[in-house]
Amino acid sequence: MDLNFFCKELPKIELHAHLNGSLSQATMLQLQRYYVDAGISDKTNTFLDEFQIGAGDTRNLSECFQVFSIAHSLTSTSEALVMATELTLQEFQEDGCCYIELRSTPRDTQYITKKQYIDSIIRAMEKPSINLSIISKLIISINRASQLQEVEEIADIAIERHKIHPDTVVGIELSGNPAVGNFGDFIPALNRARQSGLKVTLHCGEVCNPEEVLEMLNFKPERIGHGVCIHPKYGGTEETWIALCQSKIPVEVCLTSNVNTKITPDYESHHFKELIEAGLSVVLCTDDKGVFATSLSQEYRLCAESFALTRIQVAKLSLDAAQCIFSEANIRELIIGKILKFMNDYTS
Ligand SMILES: CNc1ncnc2c1ncn2[C@@H]1O[C@H](COP(=O)(O)O)[C@@H](O)[C@H]1O
Ligand SMILES: [Zn+2]
Repeated sequence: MDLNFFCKELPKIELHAHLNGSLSQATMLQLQRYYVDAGISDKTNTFLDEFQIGAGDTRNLSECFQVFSIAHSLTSTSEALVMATELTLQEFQEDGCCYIELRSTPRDTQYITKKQYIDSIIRAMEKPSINLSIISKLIISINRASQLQEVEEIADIAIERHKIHPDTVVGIELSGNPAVGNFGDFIPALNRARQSGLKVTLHCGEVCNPEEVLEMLNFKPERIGHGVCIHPKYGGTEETWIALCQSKIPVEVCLTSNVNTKITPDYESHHFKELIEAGLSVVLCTDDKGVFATSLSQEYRLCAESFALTRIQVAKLSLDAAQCIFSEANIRELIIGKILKFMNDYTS
């Protein structure tokens, strides 16, 4: 079976995808049309072509945070958010993804409050207007640039919405420009969320900051995102690497995101190899498939090619990902069953 086809057909699990970073050009065009048709405001001046940061682009991680405002201008109403969520879920489904934990940062916009923002995404997940078979869950994001009052407000919303929709709102996470803010300031809010039953994932080690990495690993999040600057070879220290290996915290790995933002020079020298050799759980993810012009099946293919993986090793990555989901065991069993059936059909 052709590798491209294999990676697409393999039932996959996405655990690190930012809604606004995942909007494809097609989705953004549809959103633009919606704003014009609804006569809400003129969004035709949004420069969609500046949204993508592909291979060879000269923008680095810091500059990459500027492009999100383009997507944000297209997700400012409840209808637009429902549409953005449904279309994005559909794209993941068409790419062979059977389970997704989508994440997003609630914003007050000209039209809606943070609560309405979150409720729109929940509505799209629980009662989509289109036929969707993908299982979708929500992780509520806190941006590192937020003021503490806003952080507490978002934690409150996450706790409240988790109480009402425990099967949909499954986690809370910290993201945004890693050069901004101190992790310690977010611990009280994250602790409150955790005590209410939400799982925690943290963007960790996107830039060289060993003290923060240690602080984050000490917090014992259920997963971390990226984990680039943890191994001494990539900007970490012996201490950070040992701490990660001992913690056994699963890492959401975003190959193309790391290469396109130049945190990692090329695919072959990605720390994926060190993580696997250390026996850590690795979950291949897209991060921002719209910004980085990728897809989950492409991430699997790039990984297979860069590290000379067999088809069985590739399928095993998806099985390992299933062990790291925030949902209950019955859902885990369901998706593991799907992957095993695929592997069985492939090998027989
Ligand atoms: C490239 N690496 C990254 N590192 C850290 N945070 C990132 C990110 N990529 C995206 N985000 C976070 O996700 C937001 C967009 O989606 P939402 O508006 O939440 O749906 C960005 O504004 C940023 O806070
Ligand atoms: Zn991310």
